[in-house]
Amino acid sequence: MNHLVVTGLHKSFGAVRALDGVDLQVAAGSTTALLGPSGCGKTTLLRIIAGFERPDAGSVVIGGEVVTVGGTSAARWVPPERRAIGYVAQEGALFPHLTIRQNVAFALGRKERRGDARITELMELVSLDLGILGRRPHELSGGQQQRVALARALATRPRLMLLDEPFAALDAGLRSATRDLVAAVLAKEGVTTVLVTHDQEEALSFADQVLVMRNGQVQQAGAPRDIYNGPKNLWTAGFLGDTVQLPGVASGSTVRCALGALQLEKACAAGDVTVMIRPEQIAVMPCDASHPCPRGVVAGLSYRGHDSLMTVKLADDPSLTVTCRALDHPGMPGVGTSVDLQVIGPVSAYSPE
Ligand SMILES: Nc1ncnc2c1ncn2[C@@H]1O[C@H](COP(=O)(O)OP(=O)(O)OP(=O)(O)O)[C@@H](O)[C@H]1O
Repeated sequence: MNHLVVTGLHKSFGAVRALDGVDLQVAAGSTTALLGPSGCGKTTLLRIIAGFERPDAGSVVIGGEVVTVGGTSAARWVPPERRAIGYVAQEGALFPHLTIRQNVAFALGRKERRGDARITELMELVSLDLGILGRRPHELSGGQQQRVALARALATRPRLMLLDEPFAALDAGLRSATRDLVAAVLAKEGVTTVLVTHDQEEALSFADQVLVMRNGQVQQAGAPRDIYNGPKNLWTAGFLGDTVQLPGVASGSTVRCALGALQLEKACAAGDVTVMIRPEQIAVMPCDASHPCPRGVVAGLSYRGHDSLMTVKLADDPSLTVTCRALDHPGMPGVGTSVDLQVIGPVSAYSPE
């Protein structure tokens, strides 16, 4: 059952159309990431769900209760403090002059008390040592502060958790560790969650559903694997990750291009298309004359730490190059080496617009 249902949201700020007919459904207990480039309307959508902003048109329903109806005629409005929502912002927004215990007690609506069972339970939930309860926020690391912010937001058992880029200010290592812990806590508590992020990896790893937004509209919504492997258009494909794009001709469930006849993820209209392949789908192998397959010459290597992006110029058509993701090891083919190429798994194809 959908716990959050957003229908037909429109919102303009003067001449800027921030939201242009946005629909969103979030299943109870699941996590949705709102992903898109800067200015696409993610924060405006989150703020309307929270009740910090009113839409020009459209509605928001949380747990079956209509909390927002936009427009002047049928307007309905439940103020933010009566929506039973937890909200964590980028910087956590803890009260700097209060101790951690006082910060959490404030959210619970009671005076601080040593040994408060609910505060102990919340600190344990977010894996924080009870020894920090007497400290003030500036005496904690950024990751610890975000965990306190989550504990505080969970204190009143919200029916919906809204996370507005809560990991953006953390450095890379702390960021993924904090993200994993927050995801585990939210799953354990079964809280329906909406996360705003402009980080593709974060959206794909954190959420059950990803909503890709552009210019105030939803480009595509779906499970992370589905949208990464089967993006609706080339813009979404490129926004979600690296792409290899080649001209091709589609027919039925296959497409023919410089890398051979390839299986399509989804059938598309027959004829000229642009084929989209993810670099990690292209396996690079030593040349083997007994296995005829597309061949190329390594033209460049770009070291990325965990792997390298290898540029290969195709032997049959040197005007075409493809990039492959290769595990970096001493035996990997160097620049100038001839290699065989094989595409693994289905690919996507798009007719000219
Ligand atoms: N209060 C406001 N007044 C005027 N314009 C606004 C206001 N809030 C948002 N906007 C504009 O609406 C558009 C959408 O903004 P929004 O903050 O929702 O985007 P975003 O996707 O969250 O961007 P970012 O990732 O940079 O935070 C932008 O063009 C922004 O400048």
